Amino acid sequence: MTSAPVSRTRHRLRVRTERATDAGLLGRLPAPTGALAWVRDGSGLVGWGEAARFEVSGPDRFAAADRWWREFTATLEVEDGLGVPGSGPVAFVSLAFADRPGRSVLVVPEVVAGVRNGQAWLTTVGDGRSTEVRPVRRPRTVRYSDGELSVPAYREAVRAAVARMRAGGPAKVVLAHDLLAVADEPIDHRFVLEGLARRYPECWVYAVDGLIGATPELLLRRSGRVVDSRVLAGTTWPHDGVPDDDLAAALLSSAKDREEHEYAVASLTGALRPFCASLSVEGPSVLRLPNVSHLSSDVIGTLTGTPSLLALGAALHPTAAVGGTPRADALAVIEELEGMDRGRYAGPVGWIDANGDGELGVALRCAQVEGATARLFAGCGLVAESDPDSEVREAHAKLRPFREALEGM
Ligand SMILES: C=C(O[C@@H]1C=C(C(=O)O)C=C[C@H]1O)C(=O)O
Repeated sequence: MTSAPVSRTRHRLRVRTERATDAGLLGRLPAPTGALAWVRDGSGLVGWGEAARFEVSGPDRFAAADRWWREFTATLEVEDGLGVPGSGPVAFVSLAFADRPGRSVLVVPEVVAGVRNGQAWLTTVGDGRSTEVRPVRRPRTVRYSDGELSVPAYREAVRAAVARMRAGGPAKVVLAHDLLAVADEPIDHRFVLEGLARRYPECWVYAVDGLIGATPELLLRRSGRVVDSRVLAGTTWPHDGVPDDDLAAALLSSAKDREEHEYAVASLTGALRPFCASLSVEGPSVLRLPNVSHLSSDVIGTLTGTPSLLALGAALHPTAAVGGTPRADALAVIEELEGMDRGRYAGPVGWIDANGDGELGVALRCAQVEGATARLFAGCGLVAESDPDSEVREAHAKLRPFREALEGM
């Protein structure tokens, strides 16, 4: 199902980008909800207000979103003195993980603040109405309860998936579970975003239509003809008293983790190569975060043509980092054994501009926030050698960033 574009104005919208001083990004978000963000270590984009929105669901969601964005941007009157990726018209994007169910969203803010390579700008769409600035609030209490898939049910699903793989099923399957958090009052998106950004400067901190998180994984960035991606798969986490260097060395030499990683890199490069004149992979190395460490590979390519970022995303998603290998078999096992609606968790999240450039991360380490409730997600890649108890602990470690940000730890 494709919904009609919703635009709040009938006449030609005017978009204007001007240079600005770098006054920070997340700290400028004026309101507790409706935050739009894609920020890594002080650079990126934040937006607020809503000039237009497009919602879509189904297997055609990437193409429908791409089409809507082209048609929408063609109607705009743009004045952009900067001409860098992210200046001019921008839409924040968050696409559903699965073909069904799931709702994908594009939001065009009324105001965008951007910082790139030390250069700052402000973009206004329409009259860019000023919004009343409200103080950031922290929750006083947070209570947790089971989501659609409890921890015991998740352990059982992992056990069943591993049995399938040992019996000749898919080589890799990624299974996730959820956790509900309820605060004593509506959650202030900015409080969570700032907590995530403070603890995870290596991650892309994002917010689109209530999906809030800090992801270390980049599905794809397009800047003109250059594309790059950061593929993660294979994880360890702090174990009692084991020095970090020893954990990293064990991860690098773990055959199980390298196998998981190899599937993820192969799925990304296999889907991207047909679009590229050149493509190279660097890795794996170990990416260390406060809660977990991952095997990480950086992929960089040069495009032969000019497919938009959304068109490329359609070919890449879901990689074996969040789906599995072979893709269709793994998705069937996920649907059967996980059985929950992932919503936009593990889908592409980020932003696009009018030239088809932008950044799409993999929506990990996140929650869907609605009022006082947050639905947190975490998953793990499984291969035939995976151990259910260990995967439950890994998922627990991956839930930590959002929990700690929400609790203000
Ligand atoms: C699925 C998640 O993470 C993915 C799975 C990983 C793994 O299994 O080692 C590592 C990074 C991500 O690609 C998640 O964080 O929910």
